[in-house]
Amino acid sequence: MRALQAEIIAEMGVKPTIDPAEEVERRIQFLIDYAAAANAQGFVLGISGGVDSTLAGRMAQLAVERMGDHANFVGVRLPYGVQLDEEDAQAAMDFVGARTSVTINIRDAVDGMENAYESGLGKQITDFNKGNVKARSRMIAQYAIAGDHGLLVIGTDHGAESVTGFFTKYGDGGADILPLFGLNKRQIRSMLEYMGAPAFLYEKLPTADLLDDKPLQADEAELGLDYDDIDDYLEGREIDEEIAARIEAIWKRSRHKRTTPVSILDDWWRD
Ligand SMILES: Nc1ncnc2c1ncn2[C@@H]1O[C@H](COP(=O)(O)OP(=O)(O)OC[C@H]2O[C@@H]([n+]3cccc(C(=O)O)c3)[C@H](O)[C@@H]2O)[C@@H](O)[C@H]1O
Ligand SMILES: Nc1ncnc2c1ncn2[C@@H]1O[C@H](COP(=O)(O)OP(=O)(O)OP(=O)(O)O)[C@@H](O)[C@H]1O
Ligand SMILES: [Mg+2]
Repeated sequence: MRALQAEIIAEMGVKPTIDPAEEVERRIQFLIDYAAAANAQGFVLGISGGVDSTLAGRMAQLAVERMGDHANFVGVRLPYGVQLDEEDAQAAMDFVGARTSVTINIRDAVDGMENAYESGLGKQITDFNKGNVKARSRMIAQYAIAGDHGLLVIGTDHGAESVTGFFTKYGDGGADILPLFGLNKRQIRSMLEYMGAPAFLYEKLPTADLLDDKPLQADEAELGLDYDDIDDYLEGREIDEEIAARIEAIWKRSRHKRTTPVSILDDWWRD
């Protein structure tokens, strides 16, 4: 294995193989134990219809069921206007079975910022940066619910996204607890399958779905990398040298997203 590959795998905590039953149990227990330590009443999580939030959401619901009647899990739909794959999102909500289900449409908030930006700068925000405003608006909505109800915000970051920094800083990257960390994408799918999710949900093509111009754009198209290659890399397998080098370059470029804001006391950025 490449030396840097071993270092990155250690940072991401991904195992070459997992027992889905064991991983589900361990992560539900982590949610329960941390909520107790934080004196929190439960959790809130945006449910998009994608693979990651379906798994994290189902585990959160099972966690609060074990925590007792006082505990709550709020599954929140956060569409921007009308989401193209709303049917999948509703199927995910059904599978997750959250104690409390709510919807906050982020359209007014995002369009409000888009208009304010245009007034302030005299030009339109780009579709790409508006996409990040959508992700950050979802973070704001989840923290509003958490603050009102004594809950923790769940984030869905995991090895296969963290390694490339494929998340919005302080958007979907802004959360309190990460029950999927240490997994790659195929392990997440296998855990959802083990939990009895319908195949069309665990086989669903990953999408950030942040762009007005390209709804449901596949993550793999934007990243220029396949999750299969990222997953293989994180399992310590030999992959094409050029692809491995690209993963390592993007890992290095995105280090600032995996740490607290750089200060004068830090030196990780010097090499
Ligand atoms: N070296 C450095 N040290 C410290 N800070 C640095 C920095 N370089 C940039 N920055 C800061 O970081 C900002 C860029 O980061 P950020 O704002 O996150 O923006 P950026 O990484 O450019 O874009 C976010 C990416 O994540 C993807 N995404 C977002 C949300 C969800 C999902 C999903 O899979 O669902 C995917 C999205 O499609 C896009 O490709 C810069 O504007 C700057 O403020
Ligand atoms: N339309 C949405 N409604 C509610 N939550 C959303 C929405 N879009 C994104 N999110 C939140 O942001 C997180 C990050 O999105 P991301 O696309 O990485 O995960 P996912 O949609 O759950 O799975 P996948 O990566 O397979 O698409 C989601 O897990 C979810 O919590
Ligand atoms: Mg998604």
